[in-house]
Amino acid sequence: MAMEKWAFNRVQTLADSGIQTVPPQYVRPVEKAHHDPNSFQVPIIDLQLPFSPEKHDHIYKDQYDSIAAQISSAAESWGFFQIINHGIPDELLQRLQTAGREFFDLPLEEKEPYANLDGVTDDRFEGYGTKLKCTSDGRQGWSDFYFHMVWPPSLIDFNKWPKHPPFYREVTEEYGRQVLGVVDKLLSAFSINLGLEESTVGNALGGENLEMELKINYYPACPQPDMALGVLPHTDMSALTVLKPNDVPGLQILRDNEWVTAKHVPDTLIIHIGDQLQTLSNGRYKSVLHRTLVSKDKVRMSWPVFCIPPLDLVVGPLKQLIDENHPPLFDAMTYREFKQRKKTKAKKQQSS
Ligand SMILES: O=C(O)CCC(=O)C(=O)O
Ligand SMILES: [Fe+2]
Repeated sequence: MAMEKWAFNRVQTLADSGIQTVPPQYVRPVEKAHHDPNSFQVPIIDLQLPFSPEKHDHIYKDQYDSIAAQISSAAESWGFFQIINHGIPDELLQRLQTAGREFFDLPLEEKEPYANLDGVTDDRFEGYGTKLKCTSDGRQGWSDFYFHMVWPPSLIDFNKWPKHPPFYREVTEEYGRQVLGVVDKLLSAFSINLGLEESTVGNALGGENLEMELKINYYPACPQPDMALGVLPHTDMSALTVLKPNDVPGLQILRDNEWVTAKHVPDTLIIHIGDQLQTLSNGRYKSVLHRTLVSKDKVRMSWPVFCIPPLDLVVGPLKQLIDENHPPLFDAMTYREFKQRKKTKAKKQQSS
């Protein structure tokens, strides 16, 4: 029966079955004890002040420069920071989370029609799913997900968005628009700090054709949380990722060779530098290695928005940053090729 075919593919189904031990494919390698989550504070940057330097007078210019410098320094030393006063209304963030949660709370047979087949090498990977065989030895993360485009409108296929709850579309479209505003500000700040025209980094990512994909991660409660991981260690292929987690901590980044947990700070959005920005900045900004922990009795969820260049745009180190003393550290290639290479590399690691 179809139900049975689905039944063990979803981590949520496995968790709901009441198992008390984690099956072997979810067990992570033994490692040192974790850092105390309370001792780790990710840089928090306040975006309250007016942002575009040319639109404001000198008073704002100084404040702008100071915020832009904070953003850049966090991107250089951490590859990771949080922003407050980002301008996205709290009510919208709450509704976004309610919408995602209501979808995942649906019975399996209402979610499976949106399934995306794992392993399909489509250019665009949209729908409901579970990542299978993440590592060479077939290890898996304790999570299910939903993926779909949120920008630009011309690339959105609403048939691939959840139709339940009914307010999902309105809330998520609005969230996409608002995230784009925040991303514009951040990309301008990176340009200025690299000593370039405000629009340079944004243009190098496609300008008006910059794309955004939303992922919803669903990490069920896990009977043996210390043995599993939600998502396994990775860097994001995006240029920039804007992430809203629910209030269950779990995101970790690798810093000085140690996995450290980001303390949950309400009302912030988390920003990750991804591989494309690392390439564009010729390594000045760091694409940060990260992973997630799971909880014994709480569902963790997160909503990353991946900002990516169009598939056929060539991304390489910005030529303004290259000279005799600063040779290019990364190859230029289309985003499509970058994705294929990264996947092939992961597969080779699987088979070796
Ligand atoms: O859930 C999180 O906090 C991070 C998720 C993540 O890294 C990803 O989906 O790429
Ligand atoms: Fe990630």
